[in-house]
Amino acid sequence: MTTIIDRRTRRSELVTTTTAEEFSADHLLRLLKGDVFAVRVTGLVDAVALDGLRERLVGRDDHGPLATDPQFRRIGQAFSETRDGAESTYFDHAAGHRRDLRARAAPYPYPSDTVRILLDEAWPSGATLLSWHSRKFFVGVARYQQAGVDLEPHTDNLHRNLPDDDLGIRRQLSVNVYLDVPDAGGELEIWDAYPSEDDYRGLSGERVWGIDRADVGEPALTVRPTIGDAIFIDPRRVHAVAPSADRPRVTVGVFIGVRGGDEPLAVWS
Ligand SMILES: O=C(O)CCC(=O)C(=O)O
Ligand SMILES: [Fe+2]
Repeated sequence: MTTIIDRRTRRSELVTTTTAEEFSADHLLRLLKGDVFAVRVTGLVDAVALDGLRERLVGRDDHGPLATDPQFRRIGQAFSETRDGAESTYFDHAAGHRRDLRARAAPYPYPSDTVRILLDEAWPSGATLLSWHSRKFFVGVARYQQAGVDLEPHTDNLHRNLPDDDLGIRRQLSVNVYLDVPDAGGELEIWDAYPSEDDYRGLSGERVWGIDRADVGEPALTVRPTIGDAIFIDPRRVHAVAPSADRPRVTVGVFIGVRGGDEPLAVWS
């Protein structure tokens, strides 16, 4: 009995909830230190914008397959999809994807723009769009996780796609804005595991991507997102999204690179 209570107490302490007005650099620092596993910003998208964005972005079927795994659907392109020197296509399309998603959202602000302003104002030296050899990244991938599709335990690491970069990104955070969340399933799951790249490769084994659920046991934290919220995590900690039991889960995702406390954050997808 005591064990159960202890574990519950600990779980609720692993997520901290705030508002866009109260959000500060300290929330990101707590994530980076591992004091919390998730920071939830309630109502990042206000009710009027949320209705408009849901009308425009939820229920679409003009999304394309993720190059690395076609069961995952998205609008825009994730840099993690680029393989073997194909970066140039990604950069060629980056500005077009940013414009396209803004146009779909208009007259409401596209959620990754809202996130960029939040970060710029919260972090002492601001936040800018990541660039590589003067080429600007895309940011704000719209993900449609179809019913039954399991986003299995994994970590995310920019350096997997840019192994010998000079971007100075030392840590990575991830934030998702939730536009639709299924009635059953679709929980964000986070494990108390922070594998090195070598250990992650070992855990992944022969798989193309991710870790078998059977190999990681129970998550330390399970969060059910609410539409209109943004949830920040450290994606180099093992995390997953439980399959939706009913309808697609629709999110806008942003990665955040941290170079140091006195340097600007950098965002991309
Ligand atoms: O959609 C989510 O809740 C998390 C998705 C994810 O894997 C990430 O943001 O790195
Ligand atoms: Fe992830």
